[in-house]
This record gives sequence, structure tokens and C-alpha cells, in this order.
Amino acid sequence: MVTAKVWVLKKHFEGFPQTSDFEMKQEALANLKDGELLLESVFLSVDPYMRPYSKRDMKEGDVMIGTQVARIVESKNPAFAVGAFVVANRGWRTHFISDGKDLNLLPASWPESLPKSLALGTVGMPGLTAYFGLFEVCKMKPGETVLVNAAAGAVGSVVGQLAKIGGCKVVGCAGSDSKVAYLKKIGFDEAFNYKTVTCLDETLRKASPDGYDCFFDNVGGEFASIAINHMKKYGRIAVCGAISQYNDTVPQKGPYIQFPMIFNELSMKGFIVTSWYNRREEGVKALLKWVLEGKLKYHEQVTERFENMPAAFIGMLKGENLGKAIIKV
Ligand SMILES: NC(=O)C1=CN([C@@H]2O[C@H](COP(=O)(O)OP(=O)(O)OC[C@H]3O[C@@H](n4cnc5c(N)ncnc54)[C@H](OP(=O)(O)O)[C@@H]3O)[C@@H](O)[C@H]2O)C=CC1
Ligand SMILES: CCCCC/C=C\CC(=O)/C=C/C=C/C=C/[C@@H](O)CCCC(=O)O
Repeated sequence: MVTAKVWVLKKHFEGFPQTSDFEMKQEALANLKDGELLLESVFLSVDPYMRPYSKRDMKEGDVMIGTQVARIVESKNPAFAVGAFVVANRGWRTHFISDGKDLNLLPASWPESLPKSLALGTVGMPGLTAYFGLFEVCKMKPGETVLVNAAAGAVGSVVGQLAKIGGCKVVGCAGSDSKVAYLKKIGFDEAFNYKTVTCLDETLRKASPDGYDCFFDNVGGEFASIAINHMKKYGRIAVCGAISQYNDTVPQKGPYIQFPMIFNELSMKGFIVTSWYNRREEGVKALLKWVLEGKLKYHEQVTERFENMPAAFIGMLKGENLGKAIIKV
């Protein structure tokens, strides 16, 4: 009998999550039935969506939502061999049983040399978010100028590099000087620390005096309200996330945005990456190719041990991660 360790949401978050909001429990797993398989999580993901989704989708006592790269350790399902690796969406747990219907095998072309954790980041949901957000929502064209915030993170760092691959000028911001240095290292044309600039409006103008064709917004809030005034005519805004608001206890008051929307006839579209999952294979194939060609660089903020998962989640929300935040079990 295998016993899984799981993290449950003990108490709904109020403001920033606290470690006391989580509780680790043990879960005895039954013996496999025909068609089932037993898996162990090898890498787990912590992502910003877990903060707002926990309020919308979870009740206290539920296992925290999330995805993992898992290895098949026992199989009574002929379609899945022991030793194979999959991406699953089974939450914060060390082991789980599946009937195989909710598993995505890692591509057969995945080279041994490439960390399998990338299937949770650059070559996984965040990378696909950047891919579809840029190509299908922003519809960026060569020669355009792209702005992206949270640019040193799992999604933003891919947005900037894909925009460079697409022949665009890229401006990004992040919350530390070391992250800004990283952005310049991976090819951003302009990068700034939004926490230390004296005037965001002036900084955005200086970075691109003609304005921006595409704005990939991961942050929302005041940044977005200022940035929208720097959009070129017919500019496009991909509303990807609003992490500046996820931990608010009192909703922020957003200034008036209709004027630049109308005056510059802007397109602004919210999107959720799972709406593009019918083309997931296309995206993963493209991202994997660019990584292997060295055109798409990656960085992972790896936290060791399952027990440290809440701290890693809180740290990511506070900006302590460079690149994708990952837990190595
Ligand atoms: N629509 C969709 O389908 C998806 C949307 N998303 C969204 O994309 C965004 C980025 O996600 P992801 O790349 O996974 O996360 P990141 O790896 O970028 O980590 C979150 C980062 O957000 C930044 N941040 C945190 N609080 C604030 C704040 N108050 N103001 C500005 N920046 C802040 C921090 O970086 P910094 O140092 O820059 O402050 C932190 O490192 C999130 O909003 C997320 O919800 C992600 C996946 C799918
Ligand atoms: C202040 C309100 C903010 C609303 C937008 C919140 C988050 C946007 C975002 O980050 C979306 C992420 C989507 C992630 C999808 C992950 C999938 O791997 C599975 C997620 C769970 C599920 O839908 O089954």
C-alpha cells in the first residue's frame, strides 16, 4: 500500500497566503484495478493562477490545485509503460492513481539531456501561454514593438524571446536589478526595474518613443493603466493576468482606460491558455525546437523537497523567483 503526502488548503487565503493556510496530510492509496496506473510526482509547479482559482474553485480541506511531471511506477494499463513520464493536473501530491485519461505523455522527442521540469514551464503551460498569447492574441508582426511585464517570470521570459524570434523590438520590466540584467542577457532590447524607476510614464516613453504595437499584460493594475496610454494606433493588448491584484484584500481602483481604447482603436483581449489546448502539441513542438536550437533560453527557480511547497508558492507571489518556480520532490 502506497501512502501519498498531499498539501490541502486548510484556510482560504486572505491577502498574501501564509504557511498556516496549508496543511500536509497523508493519503493511503488503494491497490490498482485493471486499467489503472500508479504515479509518483517528480516535479511540481507553483503558479500565480492558484491564488485566484483557489477562491473560485476550492473549498477548505481540498488538495491544492496544480500540475506535476510524474513518473509511472506501476501500471495495469497497456497504453502506459512503467518508467514513462507524464504531465498531470492532479494537485500538490507526491503520489496518485490515474486511469490514464488525464495524463499527457512527454513528447517521444524529449531529449534525455533536457530537464523534464521544463514541461511545467518553458515547454509547458506558461510557455504555451506566451506562444498563443503572442501569435494568436497579440498577432505580433516582424518589426513591431512588444511590451511585457513580469518579464523575468515563467510566461514573460518566453514572451520576450518569442517576440525576438519573431523579429520584434522587446521592452520588459521586472522587480529587481538582477532580473533586469537577466532580461538583457536573454535578448530584451530594453529592460527596467519597475520598483525603482522614478516615473513609469517617462520610462515607457524613453524605452519606445513611438509607443508599443503589442502589450502582453501579466500584471494589470496601475502598470496597465499607464502602459495603455503608450499604445500605437491599432495596438493589441493580451490580457494574460493581473498578478498585482491577486493578493488584494481591497480591490484596486483602476483609472479610466476607455479614452486610449477608443482614440487608438485598440484591441484588448483576455485569454486563458487552456482555450488553445486543442493546439497544445503544435505549441510544445515549436517551443521544444526553439529550446534545442538555443533560441529560447530558460531559467528555473528550483525548491527542493515537497515539504517546502507552500514557501515556494508564497515566494513566487512575492517575486522571489527568476524564471519558472518549480518544486523538486
Ligand atoms: N491567461 C492565462 O492562461 C495564464 C495567465 N498567467 C498569468 O501570467 C502572469 C505571470 O505568470 P507566471 O509567469 O507563471 O509567473 P512568474 O513566474 O512571472 O511569477 C510571478 C511574478 O509576478 C511578479 N509580481 C508579483 N507581484 C507583483 C506585483 N504586485 N506587481 C508586479 N509584478 C508582480 C513577480 O516578478 P517581478 O520581479 O517582476 O515583480 C513574480 O516573480 C500571472 O499574472 C499569471 O496569472 C499565467 C499562465 C496562464
Ligand atoms: C483578479 C482575477 C484574475 C483572474 C485571472 C487569473 C489568472 C489567470 C491565469 O493565470 C490563468 C492560468 C491558467 C492556467 C491553466 C492551467 C492548467 O494547467 C490547468 C488549470 C486548472 C484547470 O483549469 O483545470
